[in-house]
Amino acid sequence: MSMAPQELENTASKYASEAIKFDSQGARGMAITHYQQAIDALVKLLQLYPNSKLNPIYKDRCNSYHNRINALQQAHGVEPAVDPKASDEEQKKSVQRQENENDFEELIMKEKPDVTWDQVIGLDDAKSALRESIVYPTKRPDLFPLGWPKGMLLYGPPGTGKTMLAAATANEMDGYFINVDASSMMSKWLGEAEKNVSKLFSMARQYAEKEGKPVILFVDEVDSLLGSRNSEVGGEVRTKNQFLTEMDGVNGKGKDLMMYVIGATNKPWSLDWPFLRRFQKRIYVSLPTLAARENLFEQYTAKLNKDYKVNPTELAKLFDGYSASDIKDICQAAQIKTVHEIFNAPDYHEPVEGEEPVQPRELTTADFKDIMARRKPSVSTEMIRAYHKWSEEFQAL
Ligand SMILES: Nc1ncnc2c1ncn2[C@@H]1O[C@H](COP(=O)(O)OP(=O)(O)OP(=O)(O)O)[C@@H](O)[C@H]1O
Repeated sequence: MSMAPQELENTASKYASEAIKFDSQGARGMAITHYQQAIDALVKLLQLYPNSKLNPIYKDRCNSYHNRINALQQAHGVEPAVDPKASDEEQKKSVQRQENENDFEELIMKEKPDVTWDQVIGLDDAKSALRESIVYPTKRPDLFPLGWPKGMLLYGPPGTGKTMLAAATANEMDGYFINVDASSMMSKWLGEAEKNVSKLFSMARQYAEKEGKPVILFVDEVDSLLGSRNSEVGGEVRTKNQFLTEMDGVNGKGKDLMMYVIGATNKPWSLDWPFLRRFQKRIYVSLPTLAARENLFEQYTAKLNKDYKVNPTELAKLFDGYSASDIKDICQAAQIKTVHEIFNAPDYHEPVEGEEPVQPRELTTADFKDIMARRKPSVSTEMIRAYHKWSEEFQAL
């Protein structure tokens, strides 16, 4: 099946923006992987549509991602220290061990996230559930004699803000945010998923114990811990069991240990009951409502040059069924459209010294309609029905 150019471009932008996010958080390995995926999508685009006028822009982007990958690889090209007295065999092992640990560290971002609640648009139920279950108990543990839930599951369509919610929670309580992607943890590249799971939990525990600060362990694509995509034959069951055991540890620990696990998934139906049971709160992170879409358009067009008639309320009505991340992409695409026009104008030339560089024209509502015609919502209505059906049975707020 061949992909439409718009779809490929969206794929590339999505990978690139994730790469940039990882990059800014110091997660080198994840950044490199995502930059590479963005390049792959752009290369496919260039091959499939060799005559597109946008190709110079795509080539430029490929180059800058390549450069960034090179820079990241060089920054990391320092040889691990070896003990001069150790035998060759031992030295090899020590290097190997360090490499493995580095691989592992790359999956993790430990940072004070800078996402605030108001940057997360809509999702009021999810926000209050997270504040009640996580933020309040850390501030006033004395008010919770019966304890409080330590495991939350955020489920719903992709691009709706699950990661942002977890980051905003960590931000409000001034805690550590450890962000891991379960699917890369399971990937063959790293192997030993079972050991990774236990290393991950013990690392999170150490942070919580040593610093006495709350720790949120955010496990994205948590379903892949059970999934059939795992390349280690037979390893799946052990990895899942290890995860369940670790969750029991977190749930059973005294109140003093401020450690929480937030799992995120787009495929809640692939989780079984033993797994779900460990996540006492299961929160649906839905597509944006009309009001939320209005807000999203307001936010994402704020910096763009636009016609006074471009109206977030009207755009919100037009883009029913689109996710928050779709809306962001759409605003970006609209902006790129005007840039495209600059580069393709018959009188286009590189800026000359002393001359004001050309600026993009004002965006109009027609631009947004044009983009809509070329771009479907990334989540289908059948999918949404499936989430609702699952919620009826399993949501726990
Ligand atoms: N509720 C929201 N408010 C504002 N921006 C949002 C929201 N949801 C998503 N976005 C935008 O889309 C991007 C992707 O969102 P995010 O990674 O949080 O989604 P997700 O639900 O975790 O996606 P996935 O399931 O694909 O991991 C965010 O970086 C943000 O720019």
